[in-house]
Amino acid sequence: MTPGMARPQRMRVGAPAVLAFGSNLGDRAATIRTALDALRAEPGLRVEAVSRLYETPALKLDGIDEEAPAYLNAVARIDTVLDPLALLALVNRVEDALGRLRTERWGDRTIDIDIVDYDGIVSDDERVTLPHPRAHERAFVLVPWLEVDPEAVLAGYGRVSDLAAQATDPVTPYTAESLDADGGDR
Ligand SMILES: Nc1ncnc2c1ncn2[C@@H]1O[C@H](COP(=O)(O)OP(=O)(O)OP(=O)(O)O)[C@@H](O)[C@H]1O
Ligand SMILES: Nc1nc2c(c(=O)[nH]1)N=C(CO)CN2
Repeated sequence: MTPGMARPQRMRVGAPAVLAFGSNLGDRAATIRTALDALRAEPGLRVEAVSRLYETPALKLDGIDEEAPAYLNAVARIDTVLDPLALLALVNRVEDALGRLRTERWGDRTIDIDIVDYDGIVSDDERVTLPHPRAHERAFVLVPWLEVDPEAVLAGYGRVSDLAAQATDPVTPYTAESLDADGGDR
């Protein structure tokens, strides 16, 4: 770059969105990395930043279940030209390709990909509820989200840093580095 020239900013082409990944069956880290690679290969979105992996005890409908296999969780910030329903269809396709079975609600799974936020939109459409209706109380979403956006705000709930400070489910860093394509601890 010519000295004195400002570093070019990457142009935003679509809407900013936040995806949360969880896995508690099989090779959890490999599955989340494969899901990220599948999304990176998609023309309709760009993965901007990915958090570290965090290990978290399984949250079941009646509370934390220390007997169930623990999860790995991570969050990615993306930019996408897909609308929310098309983005959901895409993440569902990636889940299906990675062997996701849909049996029990909040049951053990090889991969779960949730749309946590899409451009701050608030919508109670049950096909795609925005923001994700339980993100505000889940440290396993809020803590990795803060890592990729320390100033993040959850539409309708406020600053993610405040929400993370109030969430009580335990999260422990599992990898030292982010899962960014050019960083990471592959
Ligand atoms: N923001 C969203 N992100 C992902 N799925 C959503 C969203 N809003 C609605 N859904 C719908 O919810 C359905 C059930 O989601 P899923 O099976 O992932 O639930 P879950 O992972 O068991 O629980 P949770 O939603 O609490 O994480 C999805 O198939 C999808 O159609
Ligand atoms: N620790 C943890 N628990 C969960 C998770 C998750 O991602 N991490 N996802 C769930 C349903 O989406 C239910 N319980």
